[in-house]
Amino acid sequence: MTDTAIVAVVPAAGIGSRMQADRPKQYLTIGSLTILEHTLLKLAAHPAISRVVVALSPDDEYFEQLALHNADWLTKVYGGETRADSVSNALAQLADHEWALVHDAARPCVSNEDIANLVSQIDNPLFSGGILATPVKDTMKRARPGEPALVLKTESRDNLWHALTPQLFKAGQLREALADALANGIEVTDEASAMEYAGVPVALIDSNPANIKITRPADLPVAQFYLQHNLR
Ligand SMILES: Nc1ccn([C@@H]2O[C@H](COP(=O)(O)OP(=O)(O)OP(=O)(O)O)[C@@H](O)[C@H]2O)c(=O)n1
Ligand SMILES: C[C@](O)(CO)[C@H](O)COP(=O)(O)O
Repeated sequence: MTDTAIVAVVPAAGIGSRMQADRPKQYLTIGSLTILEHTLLKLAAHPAISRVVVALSPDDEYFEQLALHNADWLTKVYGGETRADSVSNALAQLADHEWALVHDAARPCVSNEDIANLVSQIDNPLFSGGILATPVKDTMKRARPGEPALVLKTESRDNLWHALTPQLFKAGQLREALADALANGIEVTDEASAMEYAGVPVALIDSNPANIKITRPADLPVAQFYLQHNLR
C-alpha cells in the first residue's frame, strides 16, 4: 500500500434544498451522529488518509456544536457558491504533490474497502486519477423538456456508470483543471468532469452502490439501514 500523502477533501457547504429539512442535510442525524460526523469520522479513521479538509458554509451555525469541530486532524475552510468552488477552496490547503480524495459529506455509507480499493490504484504508475462508480442497472430514459415528463428517447446503458465519490486526483492537477474548466464555462458537477476536460484519463472503480448520496427524504431510511447494519 502506498505511503503517499492522501488528504480527504469534504465539500459540506451545501444547503440541502432537495431534502426540504429544517437544517442543511449534512446536520441531520442517523443513529447518534450527524451525517457529516459519520462521513468525517470514517475518513479520519481510514489508515490511508493523513488528514481531512472540510469546506463549510460561511453561514454554518451547526459545525461548532459537533464534538469533532476542533479535531487536530481537521482543517476548516469556507465553501463557495457551488460544490466545485467549495472543492477549489479546500484544495488551497493541499500541496501540488498530495493526492486529493474528494468525498461528498452527503455520502456517509461509503465502505472502507472501496476507499482502500481506490487508494490502492496509486501504486499503479499509469494511474492518473479515478473515481468510485457503479454500472447503471436500470433502463435510462431521456425526457422531453417541460411538464408532464414524457419520454423523448431511451439512452443506451452500455458502458454507462453512476459516478460516486471519493474521487482521487493529484491536488495540483485538480486545482488547475477546475480553474480551467470553470473559466471556460464547463459544467463541473464532479471533479472528474474537470479532469476529463483537461484530457486526463479517469479510472472507473467498480464499487458498492450502497454508497448513496443522501439527497431527498426517501434516502434517509436507506442510509440508516446501511449504516446501522454496517452493510458494505
Ligand atoms: N456550494 C456547495 C454545494 C454543495 N456542496 C456539497 O457537495 C455535496 C454534494 O452536493 P449535494 O448533494 O447537491 O448537496 P446540496 O447542494 O446541499 O443539496 P441540494 O442540491 O439539494 O441543495 C454535499 O455534501 C454538499 O454539502 C458544497 O460543499 N458546496
Ligand atoms: C459528485 C457527485 O456526488 C458524483 O455523482 C455528484 O455529481 C454531486 O452532485 P450534486 O448535485 O452536487 O449533489
